[in-house]
Formats: sequence, C-alpha cells, structure tokens
Amino acid sequence: MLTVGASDSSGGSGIQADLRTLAAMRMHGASVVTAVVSRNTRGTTDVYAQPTTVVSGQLGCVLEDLPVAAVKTGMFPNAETAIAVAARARSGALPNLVVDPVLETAGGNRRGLAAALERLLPHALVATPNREEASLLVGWEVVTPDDMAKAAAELSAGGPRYVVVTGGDFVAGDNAIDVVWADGAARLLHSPRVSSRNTDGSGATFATAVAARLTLGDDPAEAIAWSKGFVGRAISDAADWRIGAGTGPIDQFGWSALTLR
Ligand SMILES: Nc1ncnc2c1ncn2[C@@H]1O[C@H](COP(=O)(O)OP(=O)(O)O)[C@@H](O)[C@H]1O
Ligand SMILES: Cc1ncc(COP(=O)(O)OP(=O)(O)O)c(N)n1
Repeated sequence: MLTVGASDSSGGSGIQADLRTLAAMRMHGASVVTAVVSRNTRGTTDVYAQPTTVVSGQLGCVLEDLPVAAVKTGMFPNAETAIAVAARARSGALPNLVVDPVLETAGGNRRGLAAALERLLPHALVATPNREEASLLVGWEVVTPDDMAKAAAELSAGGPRYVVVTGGDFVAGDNAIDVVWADGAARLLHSPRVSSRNTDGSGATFATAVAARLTLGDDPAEAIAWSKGFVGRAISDAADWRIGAGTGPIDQFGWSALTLR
C-alpha cells in the first residue's frame, strides 16, 4: 500500500501513524512525503512543504516499480501538491484511493487547499473527512449526525462512492458516531467512546486501515466497519499512556497488551 502524506515529528499522526498501522496489519507500506512538519503533542509549529517536483518524482518512482494495490492520502501542505497528485489520480494510476482531507495544518490558505482537494475527491473510492473538514468542503457547519449525513451525501455527489464523516469530537452519549454515505443512503456507525487524552492519529489510522482492508479484498463497507473497530481498540489501548504533555499517540500494535521480557 502507498501512503501520500506528511512526516509528523511527534510520530503520532501523518505517515508515521500510517506506516505503523500498515505494519500492525502485516502489510508493506511505501510512502510519498508531501511535507515535513514540526509537531509535538501540543501542536504544530512549522510546515516545510516538499517541492511539488519531489512529490511527483517520488510518486512516479514508486508507481513504476511497486505493485501498489491501494493508496491513502493525508496532509498536503498546499494546493499545488494536491493538484499534482489529483492529476495522477485522474490518469487512473492510484487504485482503491482513500482520501483523508486533512486541513488542520493548511494555515491561512484552507479555502485554496479545500478547492484543490475537490479535484482529488472525484477519483477517490472512499473519503474520510472529520466534521470540521466536511464543513469546509461543503461550505456550511456540520454539527449533528443529520448534518454529517447531509454533508456526506453532498460530498459523494460527483465524488467518492463512499464518504465517512467521522465524529471523534462529537460528544453526545457514550458512543463515537461516524456517518457513512453510500449508494444513496446513510448509515450510522457506533462504537464505545473511549475517554482518553490520547487520540492523535485516529483519523490517519482509520483511513489507512480502510485502504489496507481494501487491498485484502474487503468491499468498502466491510473495510470501513473493520477499521472503526481497529481504531477504537487502538485508542482504548493507549488510554493510560503519558507521551508528551498534550494529545498523545494511539496504540495500533496492541503493545499495552504485550508483556516483553
Ligand atoms: N474517543 C474516541 N473513542 C472511540 N473512537 C474514537 C474516539 N475518537 C475518535 N474515534 C474514532 O476515530 C476515527 C477518527 O475520527 P476523528 O477523531 O473524527 O478523525 P480526525 O482525527 O481526523 O479528527 C473515527 O472512526 C472515530 O469515531
Ligand atoms: C503531519 C500531519 N498529518 C496529519 C495530521 C492530522 O490528521 P487528521 O486526520 O486531521 O487527524 P489525526 O490523524 O491526527 O487524528 C496532522 N496534524 N499532521
């Protein structure tokens, strides 16, 4: 599987989380690095964008040799890089494409990046925006599960066949609720909400797991359901960790359950 995204110096999110997820799923991961991000558990302090020629060069180099079965995209530092990857997708070179439209580190040009992502989304099989990302993409505020379903339907029109609006930050009751839109209908996915300050990389882990399960032959609905369980366990297993002063990473490997002697 190929992940296209940014390097996160804290190790919690970005390509580090993606490659950890793939390793936990016993899968080989190739990685195209769109940016190098200075980030710790308290936040992001700098984003160094790779030149677009380097991103395109890495992409071409991987695709001409490795048998890539699925691709997940994460953070793009600017519109130009996203547009270059969209051009590759348009040519049919990115199979089983899962787009996690990260806008957190886009700085002042979120609208420009969102517009560029709109050029990538029609080539995706699955998109996994959180509520904030969905709000920016549809242009209105996505709050409730009904809103999530409406936004997912809007994004799916002319775009990915499956849209999952994730609701990790939607606190209502005991469940973490995601809304999946596919083939004209919305479905709610519930899992127990884990009380933890360590949720960094949840979105990256979820989207990567979806792409990885697609390579194993799941249909998208199965891949999404499996990944929801996987990320919930990873969050739960890391609930007691104390790594950094802020939002810490999650436990894709089930390390907390292992005893190493
Ligand atoms: N505290 C939590 N307990 C259980 N599942 C969670 C929790 N936080 C996030 N998730 C799940 O992790 C996945 C990523 O969701 P979310 O946090 O919304 O994405 P992002 O990290 O992109 O903001 C979703 O499947 C969501 O339901
Ligand atoms: C380098 C880098 N990549 C991704 C993110 C944020 O990704 P997102 O899917 O919004 O959230 P998590 O994966 O962290 O749950 C980031 N901040 N930096």
